[in-house]
Amino acid sequence: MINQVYRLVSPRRFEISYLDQSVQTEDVIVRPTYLSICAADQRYYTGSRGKEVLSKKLPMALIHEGIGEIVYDPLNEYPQGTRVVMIPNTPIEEDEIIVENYLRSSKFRSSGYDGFMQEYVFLGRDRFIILPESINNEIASFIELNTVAMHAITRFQAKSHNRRTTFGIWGDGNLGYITSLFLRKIYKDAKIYIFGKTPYKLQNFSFVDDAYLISDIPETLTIDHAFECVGGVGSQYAINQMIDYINPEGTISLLGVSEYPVEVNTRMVLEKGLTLFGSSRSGYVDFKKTVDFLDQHPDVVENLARLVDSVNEVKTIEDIVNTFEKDLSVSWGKTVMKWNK
Ligand SMILES: NC(=O)C1=CN([C@@H]2O[C@H](COP(=O)(O)OP(=O)(O)OC[C@H]3O[C@@H](n4cnc5c(N)ncnc54)[C@H](OP(=O)(O)O)[C@@H]3O)[C@@H](O)[C@H]2O)C=CC1
Ligand SMILES: O=C(CO)[C@H](O)[C@H](O)COP(=O)(O)O
Ligand SMILES: [Zn+2]
Repeated sequence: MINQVYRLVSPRRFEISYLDQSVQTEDVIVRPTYLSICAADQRYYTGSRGKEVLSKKLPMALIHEGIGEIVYDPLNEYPQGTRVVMIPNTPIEEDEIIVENYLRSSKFRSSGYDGFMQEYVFLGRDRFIILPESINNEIASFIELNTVAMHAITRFQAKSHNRRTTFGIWGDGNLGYITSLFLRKIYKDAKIYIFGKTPYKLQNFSFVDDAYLISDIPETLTIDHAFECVGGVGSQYAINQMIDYINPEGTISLLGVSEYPVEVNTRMVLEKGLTLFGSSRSGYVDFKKTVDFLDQHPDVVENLARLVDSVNEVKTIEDIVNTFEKDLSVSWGKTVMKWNK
């Protein structure tokens, strides 16, 4: 069958490619319905990844956060119209130690491999999770970002000591919001502190114990463990501030993506015996865990609604460009596309 794929060909320019894709596989065919823009997509759209990376990765369909409806299952296991969240990581091998999202051979959609901006997405039979009714389309569109937070918290649990009484999350944006919200739910008795730059953004974090401007942190404050959800140039300042405020032997979970290497105060990392570890993307187990978690906690889903900034009907390439531009112009929340292709 002929599939229309909406690819970024150069910064701010999309074109349609017509691909002849075989239906003689066990793949399930999904029609995307609601998609959400990630900071990583914007780095490709605006060209901030730099010429060398762009020349290797483009043309490429963007978007790795999204849901859809099954239109065809060759094995007749799933009825037409089944609502699913799509998993962007596509492993091509298994390893008994390394999880799928860290295998260098895995393909990740919208990072060198076509993302979800397509008329139909062909998914392996373990590359989706059926959605419960408790999660609406708009919120479900960015479940992938939730799975990244869930994955990082799971890794934190495996790598940290057991004193988990105070958490500091740096980054008053989408990922910081979701990570704080999940930690709040999982560690009910712990103190959860959010650290950011903008008072009106911090006001959204109504479920935390305290919100601090990074220019105004009490000197006596300490935290057991920290999560960095900043990325870019700001992550250097954030990481070094975490190192200053964290208690000895704490863990610092790094999630923000930086284009350039950042300088870290390793002397204090050594003196305090800190553990710094990175977390990137997620896999099937994280999607399953996250969907179950959201289904079991309707109050968490309710809080996620605060992250939906706008829902934009997309029918044409002009709509796609307008939606990406709109996303660049807002400073809070997620830009969702109602994908009518
Ligand atoms: N590891 C992974 O798999 C994933 C990583 N990411 C990455 O995580 C990062 C955050 O993503 P997202 O939340 O969507 O982006 P946002 O832009 O929504 O959030 C980042 C926030 O951090 C704030 N900030 C800047 N400097 C500091 C600082 N020193 N201390 C505290 N806060 C600061 C920013 O404020 P201001 O805008 O005013 O500068 C902004 O509000 C990005 O780099 C993104 O690419 C995202 C998804 C998955
Ligand atoms: O957003 C992400 C996962 O949700 C990752 O940060 C993103 O995949 C990084 O990819 P790239 O190297 O292409 O920026
Ligand atoms: Zn992302």
